[in-house]
Amino acid sequence: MNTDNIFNVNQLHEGQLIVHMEHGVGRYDGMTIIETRGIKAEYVILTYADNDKLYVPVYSLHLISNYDGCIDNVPLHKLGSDVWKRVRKKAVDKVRDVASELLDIYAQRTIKNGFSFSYNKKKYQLFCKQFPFELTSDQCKVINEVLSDMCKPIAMDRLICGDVGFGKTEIAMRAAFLAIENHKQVAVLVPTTLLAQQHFDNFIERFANFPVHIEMISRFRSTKNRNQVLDHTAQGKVNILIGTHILLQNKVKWHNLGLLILDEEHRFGVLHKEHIKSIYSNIDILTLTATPIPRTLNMAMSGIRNLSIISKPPAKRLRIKTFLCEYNALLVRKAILREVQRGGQVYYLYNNVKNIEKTARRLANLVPEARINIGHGKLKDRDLEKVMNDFYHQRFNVLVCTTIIETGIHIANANTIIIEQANQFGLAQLHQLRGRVGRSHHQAYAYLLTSSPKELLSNDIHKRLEAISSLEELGAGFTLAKHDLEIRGSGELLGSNQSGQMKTIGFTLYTKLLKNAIEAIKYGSELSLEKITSITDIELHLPAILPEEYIPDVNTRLSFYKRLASVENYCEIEILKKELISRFGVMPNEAHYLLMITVIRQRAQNLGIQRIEGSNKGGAINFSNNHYIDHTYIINLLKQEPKIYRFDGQNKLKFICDLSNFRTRLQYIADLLEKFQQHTIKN
Ligand SMILES: Nc1ncnc2c1ncn2[C@@H]1O[C@H](COP(=O)(O)OP(=O)(O)OP(=O)(O)O)[C@@H](O)[C@H]1O
Repeated sequence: MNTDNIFNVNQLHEGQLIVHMEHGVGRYDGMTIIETRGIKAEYVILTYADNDKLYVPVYSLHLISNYDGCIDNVPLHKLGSDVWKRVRKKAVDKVRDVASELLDIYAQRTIKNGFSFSYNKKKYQLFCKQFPFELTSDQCKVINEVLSDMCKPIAMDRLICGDVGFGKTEIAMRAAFLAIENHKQVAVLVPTTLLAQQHFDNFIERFANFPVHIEMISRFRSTKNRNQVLDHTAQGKVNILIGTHILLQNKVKWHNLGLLILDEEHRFGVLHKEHIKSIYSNIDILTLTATPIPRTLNMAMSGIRNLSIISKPPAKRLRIKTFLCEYNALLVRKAILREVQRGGQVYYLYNNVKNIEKTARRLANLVPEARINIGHGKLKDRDLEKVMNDFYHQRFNVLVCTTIIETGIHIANANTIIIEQANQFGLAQLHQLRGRVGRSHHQAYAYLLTSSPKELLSNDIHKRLEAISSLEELGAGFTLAKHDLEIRGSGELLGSNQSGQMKTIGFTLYTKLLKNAIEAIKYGSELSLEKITSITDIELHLPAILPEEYIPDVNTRLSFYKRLASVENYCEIEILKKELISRFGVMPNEAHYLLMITVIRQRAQNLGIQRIEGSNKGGAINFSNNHYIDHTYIINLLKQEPKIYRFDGQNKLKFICDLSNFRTRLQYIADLLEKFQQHTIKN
């Protein structure tokens, strides 16, 4: 998964903090074009301590990333000082430890053989036909990934990231069906009683035409009922058991558990998750989340955990219109009236149980046309269950509630949510709350209210609320996870001692180093910073740039430069070329040269070439000590063409020929690299 898409550098604004792999934390101050001996080149300007400037050539943008370390007023590093190198070294040492820890977890699960499920296509198709909607392409893809994991003899540990309302539940249903078909029991673990009740209703409805015994245990059920359910579960009479943290208690015994579905993972603590891993270490685990926490994202991005993404909403889904403003009675009345008059329902979120009755009365006076009721976690179990049931069956249309509705609650007819004191909530929480509406094809509305302008103006709160109201587009869960990280602190990455490192070098760079560390350990080599930072230096004395006349917007140019600097193969360059042509038309020569140099750099890097020079009368190639080109081939080249090639010292091959035409110069070097490519000694 290309993490740049999530934390890419092209969403930069001047003054934003950047971290450069070699020089540390600086400030992005735009881009500039510098002309040297008639040749234009574009640079990113970074400002460091004492207002020192660093001009980063656009082909080295893979060395810079957002600084999202979440330390306010972090000092800029001083160019040339070794402070950054010490900080980076400490982080790299820690990253190595974390990488081996992650790989241990991964290895343990890989070693522990899991059950290999087999599926009866006819019965499975029968189950699929009962789904009332057409699956989105993402849902199809993710379902196939899950089923294929379950059919492997390795314990599945897959994370499904899909924004609120994007249809994650159906994926869980199909996985559950396959497990039951294989005579395995299914545990569905959810964070709240309401969600347990909702999942219970959903599963009962979804499996109505199949002989499946489904039960739920939560505080909504009597002790007698709970004990009876646990007995039946231990005897294997229950196929699917849905519950809250109660499922993690030792008194829960299974006859033949095969699949654990963990819904809204971000609502469980680290201890819960470690406990789950210790109890269920070799069964298949399917985790669903809408707002992945950094640790989850991190594990997935470093390849430790299989990740599936549902990035597209179901058809006809409209983005939720979000309004951020001060509390205003008239606005509240209008919002509620509009919803109830179109036959819809409203969540009115007031997260203070002590005064919630008073608030409900205030609303009843404000909107006498509405039928209002109250729901919160302090109600007696059966009262809360009745309130939610009545709301679901539209016996009233305004639910004044606390955050108990936060995760997963699905009432398709509720399409307005009004949140008082919105400034009290985190981003992920606001996103989850907002996701309670707009779960069908109706236009939904979210009002984030604060009680006074001062709250609205406080920097952190304002950023948070701005982030959520600006991110109306569907699928914003990932972005918010990052915003939450930036605004509310480094969060739990891999335990508190790691978040310290993340703060000093930034989450993006930390993740990049971690990914490299894991690759290195997997392939038995060392995490080498040299490998990450080294880049073949190419000086061909020709213009390689995206001219302003071609792409006027500086951020768009930056985005393309960054993507070019991060390409990993020739196909990616071709894709970028097609995108440039389709968006901006025929490429000018300078852009052609830029792409050709990128190809040359990519090839040279893979061959272990340190530097390539080219000019009107020829050029030179500097090999690194451990380059991959067959020495015999190079010697033969010198023998066959003594007028063109000669060695200049131990590692420098010079070539003399007429390269005054830019295209000829580029093609000559590309051809020479192609010949080297055919004569490598890579083992
Ligand atoms: N392909 C689809 N087309 C139309 N509607 C769908 C589709 N898939 C699911 N839905 C419906 O969308 C609504 C939300 O689905 P679901 O509850 O699975 O979302 P979710 O991803 O679990 O959301 P949350 O993260 O809030 O729990 C449900 O009514 C579901 O039936």
